[in-house]
Amino acid sequence: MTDDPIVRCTDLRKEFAAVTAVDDLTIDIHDEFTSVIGPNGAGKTTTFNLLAGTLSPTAGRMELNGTDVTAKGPESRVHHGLSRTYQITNLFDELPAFENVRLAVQAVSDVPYANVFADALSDQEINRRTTEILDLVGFEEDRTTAAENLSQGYKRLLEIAIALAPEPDVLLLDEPTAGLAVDKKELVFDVVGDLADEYAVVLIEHKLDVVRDMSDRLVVMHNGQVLDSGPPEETLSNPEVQEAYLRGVTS
Ligand SMILES: Nc1ncnc2c1ncn2[C@@H]1O[C@H](COP(=O)(O)OP(=O)(O)OP(=O)(O)O)[C@@H](O)[C@H]1O
Repeated sequence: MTDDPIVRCTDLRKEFAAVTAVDDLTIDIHDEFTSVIGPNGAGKTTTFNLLAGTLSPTAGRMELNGTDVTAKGPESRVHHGLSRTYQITNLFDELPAFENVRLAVQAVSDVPYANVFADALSDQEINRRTTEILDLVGFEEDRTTAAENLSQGYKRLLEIAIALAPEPDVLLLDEPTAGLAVDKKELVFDVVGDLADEYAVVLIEHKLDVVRDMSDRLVVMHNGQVLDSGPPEETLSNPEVQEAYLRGVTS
C-alpha cells in the first residue's frame, strides 16, 4: 500500500434543501477493502453517488489519483481510475453474457483520452480481455446465455465484470447482494473478496457480519458524518458506534 490515497475527499458536503445528507466528509481511500456502513438515512448512498460523480457536491473537494475530479461526472471519473456497479440491473438483456462484457471492453478501447497513436484494441485482444474479466469474476455459467436468462446472482457478476472493463484502480459496489437468495449472496461475496486482492474495493453494505469478516476497514456513517473509521474490530468495539448503530450485533 502506498501512502498516496486513490480517493481523497475533503469536506465533501451534500445538501438536499433543508437536509444535509453528507456533512463535511473527509476521508482517504487507499488500496484496500473499505466498507461503508451505517443506519438508514446515514448518508451512505449519497456518499456513494458523490464518489461516483452521479451527484455534485454542494461543497468540498474530491481527488482521484491526485487529480481534482470534484466537477467531473461519472464517465470522466472512469478515466481517472474509478468504476462502479449499479443496484438496478443495467445489462443488454437479449445479448449473450460474453457480448455484454465484450461491448464494455470495446467501449473502453475507444476512449478519447487513450493514446491517439495507439491502435484500437484488435478483436482478438478484446475477446482475450473479455474472457480474462469473466474468469476474474468466476463466471462459470455458459457465456453464450442471454443476460435475461441468467440467475440473479450471475447477473450481478456480469455487472461487476462490466465495471471491471475499464481496469479501474478502485471499484465501487452499492449493495451488490441486495435482493439475492442466500446462496447467491455467498457466490457474489466470495467474488468480491477475491477482487479485493486485485483492486481497491469500496462497498456499501448492510450485511454487517459479512462486511466485518472481509473488510480491511470500516467507515461508519451516522447523520451524514463519519462516526468512526478503521479496522473492523476496532471500529465495532467503539461504544459510540455501538450506541448509534451496532448495539447487540458486534458480539
Ligand atoms: N434526493 C434527495 N432529496 C432529498 N433528500 C434526500 C435525497 N437523497 C437522500 N436524501 C436524504 O438524505 C439523507 C441520507 O440519505 P441516504 O440515502 O444517503 O442514506 P443511506 O444511509 O443510504 O440510507 P438507506 O440505508 O436507508 O438507503 C436521508 O435523510 C435522506 O432522506
